[in-house]
Amino acid sequence: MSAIHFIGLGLSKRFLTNAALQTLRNCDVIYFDFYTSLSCDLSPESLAEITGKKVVSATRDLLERREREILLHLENGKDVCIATVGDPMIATTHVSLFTEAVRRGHEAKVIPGLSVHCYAISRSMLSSYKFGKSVTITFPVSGKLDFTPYNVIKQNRDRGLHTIVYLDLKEDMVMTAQLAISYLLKMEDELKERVISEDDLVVIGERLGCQDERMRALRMSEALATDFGKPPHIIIIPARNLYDMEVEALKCLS
Ligand SMILES: C[S@@+](CC[C@H](N)C(=O)[O-])C[C@H]1O[C@@H](n2cnc3c(N)ncnc32)[C@H](O)[C@@H]1O
Repeated sequence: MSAIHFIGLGLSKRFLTNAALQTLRNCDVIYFDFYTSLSCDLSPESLAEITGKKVVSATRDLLERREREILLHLENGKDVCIATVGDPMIATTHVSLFTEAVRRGHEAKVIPGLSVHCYAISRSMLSSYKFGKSVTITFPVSGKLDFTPYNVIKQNRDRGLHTIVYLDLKEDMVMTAQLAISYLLKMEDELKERVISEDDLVVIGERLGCQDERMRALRMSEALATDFGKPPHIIIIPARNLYDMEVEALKCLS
């Protein structure tokens, strides 16, 4: 029986755990999930250097539509590692590969990694008990915006909850926080349900886990006019009924 390991690498090299490294070094085949997240210094090349092993770049097509190629390694008695920036099971799509490996009688394990989800909550200092459903803003398809993020933010705000907003990542395009804010304001312009206002506070995380990371709380109107530098970026839309301590905490972000 072979084993498949889903390994969280954390957000950058300095968040790689011993558990992740030891498991990677014992794997016969290492895939680097190249499409569910981005890091300032983790790449197939840097992982090959750290582990001393060959690392294969895995596209969405390979991990989601050509699973059979990966499963074949297991059938051939090899242990496989799928390495993901952040955590392998938070805001990613690897569960079906896990369950399929188990269905075929292989061992499957998860080594959690520091996720941008936890990192952003911690750095924002907003109450972790007050986060609702998270959501992703996607690029328009044929010029049409998907309004799901607007509706999720509305549901969370109606319940006094904060929203974590991930930004779309394509193989050739990465959404910036500035563009995402402009999409949210466009949605408000169209639906007019008073979910988003230019005066609202928004929290933006830039390149979290990297040397030049930043976490700032700004008004929407200021965010719209700000260049946040290189992605990845993440957005938190805070609830409108902030605790006093949360208001003070946001003032300390810079
Ligand atoms: C689909 S999520 C994947 C999250 C990943 N599985 C994890 O646990 O960290 C990817 C999105 O999270 C955000 N993100 C990921 N890493 C980030 C970072 N270091 N700084 C800011 N945002 C980040 C970006 O919006 C990016 O497009």
